[in-house]
Amino acid sequence: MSGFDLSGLTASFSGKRVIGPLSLHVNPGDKIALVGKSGAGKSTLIRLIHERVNRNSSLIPQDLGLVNALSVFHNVFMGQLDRHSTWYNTVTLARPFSKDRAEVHTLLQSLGMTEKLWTPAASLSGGQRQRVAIARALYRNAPVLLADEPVSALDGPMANSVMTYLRDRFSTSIIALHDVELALNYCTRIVGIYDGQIALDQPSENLAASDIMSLY
Ligand SMILES: Nc1ncnc2c1ncn2[C@@H]1O[C@H](COP(=O)(O)OP(=O)(O)OP(=O)(O)O)[C@@H](O)[C@H]1O
Repeated sequence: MSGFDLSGLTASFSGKRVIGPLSLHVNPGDKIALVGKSGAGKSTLIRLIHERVNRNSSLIPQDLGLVNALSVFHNVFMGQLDRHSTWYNTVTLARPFSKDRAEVHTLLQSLGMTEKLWTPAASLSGGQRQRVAIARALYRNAPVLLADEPVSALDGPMANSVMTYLRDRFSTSIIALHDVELALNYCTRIVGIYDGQIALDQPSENLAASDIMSLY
């Protein structure tokens, strides 16, 4: 997918405008960090962007969107549900194909979670649940990653290794991040949100953490 233009993005709750109207031009290869204080509108903006680029994106929402009763395998497999027939998906629910088992296993290996392949999502820790949502996005393998605080429940080394992985696997990404150092280290462009508007839009290389702190 080449770059895309998003314009007229707005969102309101109970008549109160929380986003926009705003426009964002995303260049192919952009790795954008959305930063800003809690309540600024980052999650809402990720949701709005997802509505526009839906099928071309891999989404990691803040609430992760896992199905608790299903195994880790099946939650990851959901990343490609819309690419298979109903027949294929139904058979997979009962007896996954070996090709898919192998592919999901390899992804989980890179996230240190192979031993949980058949564990129901309900029995996982917060960090494990987050890694399942990450694996689902990787399995979907769409051209654009949209992620909302994707490593907030991971320890430092794991967070860094997952951010490296996401940076290498997705050519274009928009990631909401509270951690300013992660944003500067793993993203090429920083978009700061303040009161539902873009208050900062700069290449990461032009910024220091202190420049971003004015948004908080
Ligand atoms: N479902 C909802 N109903 C009512 N208000 C909402 C809803 N979702 C978000 N809001 C409001 O919209 C504003 C932006 O919220 P949003 O979750 O997008 O912020 P955020 O920057 O992602 O915050 P955080 O960093 O805490 O996740 C907030 O004032 C929030 O209270």
